[in-house]
Amino acid sequence: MTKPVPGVRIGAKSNRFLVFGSVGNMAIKYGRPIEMRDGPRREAAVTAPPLDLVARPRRNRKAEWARRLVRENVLTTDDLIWPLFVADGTNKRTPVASMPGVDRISVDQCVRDAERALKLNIPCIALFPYTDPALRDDAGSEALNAKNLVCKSVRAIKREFPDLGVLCDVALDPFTSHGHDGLVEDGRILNDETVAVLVQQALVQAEAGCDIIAPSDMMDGRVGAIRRALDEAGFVDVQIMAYAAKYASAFYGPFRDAIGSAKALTGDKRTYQMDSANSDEALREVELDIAEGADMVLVKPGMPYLDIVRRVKDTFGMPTFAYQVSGEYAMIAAAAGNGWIDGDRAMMESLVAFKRAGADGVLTYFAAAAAEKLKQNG
Ligand SMILES: NCc1[nH]cc(CCC(=O)O)c1CC(=O)O
Ligand SMILES: [Mg+2]
Repeated sequence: MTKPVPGVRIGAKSNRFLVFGSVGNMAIKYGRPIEMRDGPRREAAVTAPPLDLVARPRRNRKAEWARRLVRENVLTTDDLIWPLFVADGTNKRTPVASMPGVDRISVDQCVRDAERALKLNIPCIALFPYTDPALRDDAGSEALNAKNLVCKSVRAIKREFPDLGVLCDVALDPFTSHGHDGLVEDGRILNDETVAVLVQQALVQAEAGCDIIAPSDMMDGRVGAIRRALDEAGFVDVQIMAYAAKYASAFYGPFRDAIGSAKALTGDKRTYQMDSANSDEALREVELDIAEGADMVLVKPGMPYLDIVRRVKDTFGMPTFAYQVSGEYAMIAAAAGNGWIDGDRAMMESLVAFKRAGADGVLTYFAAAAAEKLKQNG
């Protein structure tokens, strides 16, 4: 039995210690690499004839400074967009059970988190509402209320922190009694009729001061319709980040808990969100949204779709974003909370993976934690 080594902590809330193995009396500690040292080979416990190798890729990994020198991708706070869930009340934070570490927050707390984002140098936050179930209806009409939670939050944030970017999701699911992103008739999700409502929703959000309109509904033609309406209303500088390749995914589960649409949702979203088996189709979707006026495109979910991120970036060279969605967050947070993985390392590894895949930025519930970590590491 190996004795636990103090100071090697796994998982955010875990007090357990783990030793991965030992060589002689020297423990290999998780999280602290044993650096190679230059110099003549010491007499080793195990002997073997030297291999006749010209290339030894390990040379570039011999020490942290050497690894930093050849590192291809770097995550910075500039890459982060932080999604927040807004709810009614004052001075209120309610934990989302399926997203450990994430709260639903009242508008005043939203302003505090906006301040935290600004201090952490996070360029932009994204707002999602938990709408009072009494305000939800078939048509999602609360989406068009200029005093709804999202609009109130945008105004409050912009009043105090005009230099922080604010992104608003455009879709009806936080507002509909059936939990769908669009209008439903006879079990069908109506496309063009939904787009007409989404256009109004986008205008209401732009009017409140939103900087980036992000349609997440996957109706056909909504980007063009929203762009035209924004321009006609004088919002020529309001950007559009199109959820261009958004897949019908099981990984949205915790988000639907957070906005309270999980229980309401009847059926699934497979007639508008993409089939997870498809890749070429993502390029066609992205191409259309760019042609319709998208300034930035988004792939969602993130980690299971990194191949799509890469193809989109390589094909179009557009500002390309990925959404590390609620289920991805929940998996990492839950495993870390159980002490099964090192939460901080898994977080940073998952985020740099988006950069490696070609993403310019990531929407992630880890944004603040990752920014803290980046700050610590200076
Ligand atoms: N259109 C709503 C929307 N906007 C972002 C997400 C998911 C985000 C997440 O899971 O973190 C969803 C859920 C859905 O499409 O059902
Ligand atoms: Mg589309």
